[in-house]
Amino acid sequence: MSKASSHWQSYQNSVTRYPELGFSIDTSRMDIPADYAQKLEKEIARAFDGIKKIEAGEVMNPDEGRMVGHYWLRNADLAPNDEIKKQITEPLEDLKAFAKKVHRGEVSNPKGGRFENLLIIGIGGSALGPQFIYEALGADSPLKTFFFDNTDPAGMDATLSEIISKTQGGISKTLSLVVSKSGGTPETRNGMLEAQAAYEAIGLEFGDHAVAITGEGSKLFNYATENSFLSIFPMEDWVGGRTSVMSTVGLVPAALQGIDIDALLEGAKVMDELTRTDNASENAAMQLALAWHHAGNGKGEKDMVVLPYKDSLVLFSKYLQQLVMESLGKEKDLDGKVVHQGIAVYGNKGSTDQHAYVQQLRDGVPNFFATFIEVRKGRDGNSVEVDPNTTSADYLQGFLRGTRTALYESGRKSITLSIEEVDARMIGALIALFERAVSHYALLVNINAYHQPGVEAGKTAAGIFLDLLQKVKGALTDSEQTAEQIASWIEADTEDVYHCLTHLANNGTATVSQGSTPAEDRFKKA
Ligand SMILES: O=P(O)(O)OC[C@H]1O[C@](O)(CO)[C@@H](O)[C@@H]1O
Repeated sequence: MSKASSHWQSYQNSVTRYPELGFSIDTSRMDIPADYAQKLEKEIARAFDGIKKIEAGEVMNPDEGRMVGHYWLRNADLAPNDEIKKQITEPLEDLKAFAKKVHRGEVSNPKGGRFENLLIIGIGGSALGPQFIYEALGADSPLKTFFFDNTDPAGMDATLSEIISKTQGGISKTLSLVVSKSGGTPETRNGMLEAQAAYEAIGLEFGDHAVAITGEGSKLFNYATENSFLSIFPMEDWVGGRTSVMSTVGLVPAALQGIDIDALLEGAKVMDELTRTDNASENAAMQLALAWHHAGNGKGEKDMVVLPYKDSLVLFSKYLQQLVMESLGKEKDLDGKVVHQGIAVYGNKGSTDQHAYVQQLRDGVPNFFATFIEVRKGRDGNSVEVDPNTTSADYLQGFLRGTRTALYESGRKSITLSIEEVDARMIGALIALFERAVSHYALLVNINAYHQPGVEAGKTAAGIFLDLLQKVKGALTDSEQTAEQIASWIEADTEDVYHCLTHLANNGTATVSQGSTPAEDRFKKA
């Protein structure tokens, strides 16, 4: 058999097509042995059984004692009881009605006129989904959208000055959406207070311009109530942050941006249905999970490089980075055994990345597999010819196929997902596909995909640093002292004290006389 025809055959054997979605997944360039699924028969059965339990409402996040309900969000009939069904359908109606009122100017800024801008304040799962969706589908949004997704003051200043200088109506015509499931995330709290200060600086009440999305009774919920926010949309306990894009977290912004949220939910629902089959070879989500498993030896030994060949999908890898890494990056399995699981995810877009890091992918350390996303339709309308009979879309397709071949020739594996075009239905389907692949993979390797104990360690340490910073501030005097002197005075670690002092010296609270080593640097009150 010729090399070409052997590829043709393996493509036929490895492609799963869903014509109802205009979607296919091709794992032929992953070189998965034909008997791989058979060898993992037990694990695959556990995964299919596990996802049924998830959808049935069993407590599948045992550490947090929570149900895992994101699959109900696009099909409320799946919800395990009427109360949960109502928690899905009622906010959906409310948020659609709210978006209509904003668009019609019935909910408007007190100075008159419609809201023109949207400032979304959130982090992690409370920002990445809305960012991805806005980039992918928000081109015609009636509200120009901005994000505070960090506690970086310079970043927030830059965003505010863009709102002030480059939009209609500036801050006064900006609707702020504060998004936090827990309602206690410091970055989001800080972003909210910074935004509030910007409104107040021009004599406006923050509450007249603000909406919260949060769990009932959270700190943010109480703050929004006390400050008479325009509205509070609920976020439920059984939806995790990184799988919240089809809850109020993603749907409130999307509806405000005029995105077809029914199509988004419908695409996810159809993908859920198609990947509910226990036939692994027809189940695109299981195909994806098995490809990850084979590539990384079930231990995440290979990173996943996500390469969508479409500018509007540029944030997909960033979105998937949280979904996959926060879900799968775990120290222990469900039996308490130390496993250090995970799959590292990075990427940007093709063909742009071909002129950046693809050199290493082709020739360097072979520690990854690629996931190409092919969008079959180049653009709406006519194309100019950039060469005789050749369009830019032809080039884009050529670069994708060429890179895939070049990688394979040097032993680098890849998955190719093909979609017809980037629209709300397809984005819903893609999100659902990866959510289900993550569920499957976690069940294959026996881990809890729905908690994030590792994140807490950093938060706790940051709290300790902030407490120390206050003590160091209090220990500064009008005469110069070294870090060691202050550390011994307040009985703290000298290196930690030194970093507090350099921070204070760079932010106007202290001054420093630089010595030739950190130990010789001398600090006093500014
Ligand atoms: O929506 P919240 O509660 O502000 O949390 C934001 C993010 O913080 C985390 O809890 C931990 O980083 C994420 O899982 C979550 O998406």
